[in-house]
Amino acid sequence: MAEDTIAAIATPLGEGGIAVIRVSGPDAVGVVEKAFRSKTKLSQVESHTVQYGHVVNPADGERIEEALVTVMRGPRSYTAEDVVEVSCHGGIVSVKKVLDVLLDGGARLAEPGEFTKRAFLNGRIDLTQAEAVIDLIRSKSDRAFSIALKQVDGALSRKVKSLRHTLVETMAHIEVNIDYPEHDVEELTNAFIREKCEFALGAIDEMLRTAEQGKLLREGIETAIVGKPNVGKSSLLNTLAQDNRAIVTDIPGTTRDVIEEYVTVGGIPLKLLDTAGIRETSDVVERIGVERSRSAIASADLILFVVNGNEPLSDEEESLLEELKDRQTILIVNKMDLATHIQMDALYRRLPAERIVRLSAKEGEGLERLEKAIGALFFSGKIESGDITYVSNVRHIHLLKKARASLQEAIEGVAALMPIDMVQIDVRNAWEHLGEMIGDAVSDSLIDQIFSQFCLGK
Ligand SMILES: Nc1nc2c(c(=O)[nH]1)N(C=O)[C@@H](CNc1ccc(C(=O)N[C@@H](CCC(=O)O)C(=O)O)cc1)CN2
Ligand SMILES: Nc1nc2c(ncn2[C@@H]2O[C@H](COP(=O)(O)OP(=O)(O)OP(=O)(O)O)[C@@H](O)[C@H]2O)c(=O)[nH]1
Ligand SMILES: [Mg+2]
Repeated sequence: MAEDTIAAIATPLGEGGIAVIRVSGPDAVGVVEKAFRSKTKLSQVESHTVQYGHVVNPADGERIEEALVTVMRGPRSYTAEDVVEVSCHGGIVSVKKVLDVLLDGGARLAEPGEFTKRAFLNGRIDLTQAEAVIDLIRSKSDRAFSIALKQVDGALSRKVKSLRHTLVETMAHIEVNIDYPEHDVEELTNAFIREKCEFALGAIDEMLRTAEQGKLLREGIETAIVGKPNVGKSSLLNTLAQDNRAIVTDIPGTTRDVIEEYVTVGGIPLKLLDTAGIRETSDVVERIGVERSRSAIASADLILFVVNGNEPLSDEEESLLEELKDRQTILIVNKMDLATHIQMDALYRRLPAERIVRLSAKEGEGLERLEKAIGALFFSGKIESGDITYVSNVRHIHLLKKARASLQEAIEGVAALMPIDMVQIDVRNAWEHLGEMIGDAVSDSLIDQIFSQFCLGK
């Protein structure tokens, strides 16, 4: 347990209805009590109760703020230490004054993430849960949020712990064999190790399979809307965002720069990039825009190639289609509310039907077909929900791959009848890599690095 008591403003700085200052540590109650006047002294109140009162300057009793104070005694608290929260009126001056009086009273200003770090160091949560707290704060879609919430709740930890348990059993079995080496036991042991390692390997493979999807669901699929001018790219962005985010006019070359917007289409988060219409142009500004469209295409996970169904495909569009058809591209035949003058059958010969979507961005028609097409392209038609635990953190993916490689070596070692203590080393390595995921025996510098990504007061 930490010896000092920390304090920080836990809510965003600026004007707001209420602001919260959080204090944690062995002297949390004492520090706040010195500067708080209420009917019942804080040291006498029951845990998890709220008191009304005033924050005062302890030197002269002068009132600084009206506040509500919550006392949560450790170990049943966010940090597992005594935690006291002061809710005051949400203004910059008020919050600063209250924090100052608490710092004068013996608290130290917390570092970013220090509350959550203490929850980890005190064993209330493990590293995957702490990391999920950052994901929770940063999530930009419902889906990303619920993945993170599940991880905060310990779903991933439980999986990793159960795999480690399997490996510990395996190591125990090997240990017995090293101590009492008899031939018949050895054969049995080999079969046992093999089975356990293969089981663990399969489970890791399954977790890694969710990794790519997890990343997309968490960060959003980077989606470039491209096409020649005036086909309705900005209209599509606006329709999907349900907002007039981008300027729409009937003048070709309206959009000059890349416009970004986060949207959710059928539960899938997209980071949409509306781009300048691609064409040869002598306008300097527009030409830079076209270059940016090109680089958006290069880095996108998904390309929505928009054409106008009301006119035939131009030569430029023909060649763009050729260029994009081997990428993750969906061809959007827009303006279906108007007469069709594009050659649909020619398009169907060039792209599979599930990658061609007819819609009207203006009328908002056909959007559910786009949802389906995106779902099919990225999640084989179904986004798994419910039971599945998505692994989406690069640190976790890296460690799972290392654990996988060690298990592979153990299995090969068994097959090659390697000395059993050599196999033991591989199994132990796998166990250690998995341990690093949940924060068993990780270095202080890694811990500092992880928690420094947090906001102040978290
Ligand atoms: N005011 C306030 N709101 C908040 C938080 C907070 O710290 N303060 N949280 C923080 O980010 C989140 C809630 N997270 C929390 C997680 C665990 C505990 C806690 O006290 N856990 C105890 C169990 C308490 C009980 O069961 O009664 C424990 O695990 O022992 C508190 C908050 C979101 N809202
Ligand atoms: N009838 C019809 N008109 C549309 C549709 N979508 C867009 N438009 C019209 O087409 C014109 C161009 O739309 P924009 O969304 O600005 O096209 P853009 O592709 O972003 O054009 P640039 O930014 O110039 O590259 C506007 O007049 C829109 O109202 C549609 O589905 N049906
Ligand atoms: Mg536009």
